[in-house]
Amino acid sequence: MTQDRPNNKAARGRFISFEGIDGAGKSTHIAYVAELLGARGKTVVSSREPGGTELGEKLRELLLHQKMHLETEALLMFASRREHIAQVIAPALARGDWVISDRFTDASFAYQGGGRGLDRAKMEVLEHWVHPALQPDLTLLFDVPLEVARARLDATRTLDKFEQEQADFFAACRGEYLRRAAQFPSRITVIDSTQSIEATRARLAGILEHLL
Ligand SMILES: Nc1ncnc2c1ncn2[C@@H]1O[C@H](COP(=O)(O)OP(=O)(O)O)[C@@H](O)[C@H]1O
Ligand SMILES: Cc1cn([C@H]2C[C@H](O)[C@@H](COP(=O)(O)OP(=O)(O)O)O2)c(=O)[nH]c1=O
Repeated sequence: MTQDRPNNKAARGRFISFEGIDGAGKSTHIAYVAELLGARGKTVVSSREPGGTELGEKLRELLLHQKMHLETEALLMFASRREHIAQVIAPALARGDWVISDRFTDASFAYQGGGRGLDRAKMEVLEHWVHPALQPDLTLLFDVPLEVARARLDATRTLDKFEQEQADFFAACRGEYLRRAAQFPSRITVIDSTQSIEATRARLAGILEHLL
């Protein structure tokens, strides 16, 4: 038995989510954060939403490529999340591992709420149903103007259903992300993702130091 593991039970791990509009640069930095935490002796579980489980990846395929009613979309996002929490996030945190997730519930508020206009109260019902007692310990919100995100996307890949949306959709998503960052300032840290990749890494290292 060690001092920080009383009764042989691991201390709860930490949960970090990555957010931002498509093309903001969050995927670019996830591997770096995983490496940084690993170098500090943490066991890291790296995952994503929608997805992260066998069922969740099937739901992701539908969500990213099939047109559906807005409420169906929101419900499937939270169905994927429910499975992800049950199978991946909660067990990992209980083991003492660190979980980093490419998106979590802030993305539903930003995309289905802000972008598509689903009533925020409905989203809050789903949030309280699916994870009444769980929130990320830290959310890194990669923020860039729409033109920067669009230019980065256009330069790199074939666009999925969300990425094909127009500028006003992403403006509303970004607005909702920033509104939530103002509402939950102790959880959500806004990263100016117009900076170079090196400068962003340095900022991330500084932020993570506080959690370690
Ligand atoms: N700070 C940055 N400066 C310049 N290009 C970047 C920066 N961050 C990411 N990129 C590039 O932008 C593109 C989209 O980044 P990505 O991390 O996939 O975005 P997201 O996961 O947020 O959709 C990639 O080609 C990536 O190399
Ligand atoms: C988790 C989540 C994602 N999304 C959307 C945002 C993204 O456009 C898409 C997939 O996210 P992401 O994995 O960031 O896409 P990519 O791998 O192409 O970078 O799903 C929602 O609309 N609501 C949600 O709750």
